[in-house]
Amino acid sequence: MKNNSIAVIGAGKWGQALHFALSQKQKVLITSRTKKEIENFVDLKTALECKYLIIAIPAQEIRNWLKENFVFNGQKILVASKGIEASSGKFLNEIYADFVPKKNIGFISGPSFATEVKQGLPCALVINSSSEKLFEQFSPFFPNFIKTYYSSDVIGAEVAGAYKNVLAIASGICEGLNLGKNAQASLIARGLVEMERFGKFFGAKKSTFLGLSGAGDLFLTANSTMSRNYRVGLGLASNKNIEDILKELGEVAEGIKTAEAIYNLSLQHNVYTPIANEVKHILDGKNPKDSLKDLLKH
Ligand SMILES: NC(=O)c1ccc[n+]([C@@H]2O[C@H](COP(=O)([O-])OP(=O)(O)OC[C@H]3O[C@@H](n4cnc5c(N)ncnc54)[C@H](O)[C@@H]3O)[C@@H](O)[C@H]2O)c1
Ligand SMILES: O=P(O)(O)OC[C@H](O)CO
Repeated sequence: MKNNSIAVIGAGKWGQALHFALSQKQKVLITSRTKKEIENFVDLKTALECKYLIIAIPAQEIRNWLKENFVFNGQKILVASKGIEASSGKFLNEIYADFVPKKNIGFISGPSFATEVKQGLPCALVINSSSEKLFEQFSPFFPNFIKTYYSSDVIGAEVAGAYKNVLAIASGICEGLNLGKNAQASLIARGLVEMERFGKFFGAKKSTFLGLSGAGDLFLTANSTMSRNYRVGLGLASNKNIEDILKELGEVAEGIKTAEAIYNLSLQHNVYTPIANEVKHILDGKNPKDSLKDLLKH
């Protein structure tokens, strides 16, 4: 394993943006299931031989991908995905724990549209890990237009990054139904309270929800058509079915499966998650206007 060798696994929108950003300072390899015309594209075996890995594949695919492809040989890993596994209700750090020791893994969070990162626009990200050393090792790889912060609140960052995708769907629905800016601000603010309540149940710190990982990423995603999840919400508000919305999108919208995961976890643990629950019901076919009535009930 060569010192400082680094690879991105997953060449979707976020994987390519991170590859672009980190390539400003050193050579960075990249790999994906299908070969792509990107500089320094390599096969998976070569990528797995690197000392540092950034894994940017959708949350629902991670367990199988790890089972089928991953061999741990001491690599340091940054997980770039945001979501909760719907089939099990497991957080990504729990899934990775079966394959990678805790001190070798970190999770990226914070407001970061791939399109803007790929243009070299400034942004701030958090590297969340039980090991501050891991943060210190990864941080120098990032270019000068990305500021990195450290947090040990892995579960807080994970809940925030996953939950905001569900709230972005809700916010897109709000916009699509022309409910007004008062309604949208109320939804986002109550959404923040809701995600903090949910996170607290699983041991997250309140401060995480007030910073980049929580409010930062929520305000970004729930206010912009650059968000895939927000666009899913717009589609649902105009009565499109989810298959057509996804076909049009052509990329992953993690909030769909994460809504299901949060719904099931909230039932199991009796945590109050009204907005996420309504998103789940709308995805299952409930009329968004009926959801609105239910959310407004005293
Ligand atoms: N796009 C963004 O702005 C952004 C920013 C931050 C975090 N994220 C997160 O990063 C993750 C990836 O998002 P994206 O924007 O790159 O999505 P994308 O749809 O653009 O790309 C997903 C990539 O994963 C690969 N993939 C899918 N299934 C796979 C499997 N079974 N095995 C291996 N590879 C597989 C696809 O080939 C594709 O390269 C998501 O969890 C997303 O929430 C995205
Ligand atoms: O396009 P979205 O909705 O997947 O959001 C992308 C990022 O998570 C924003 O930080």
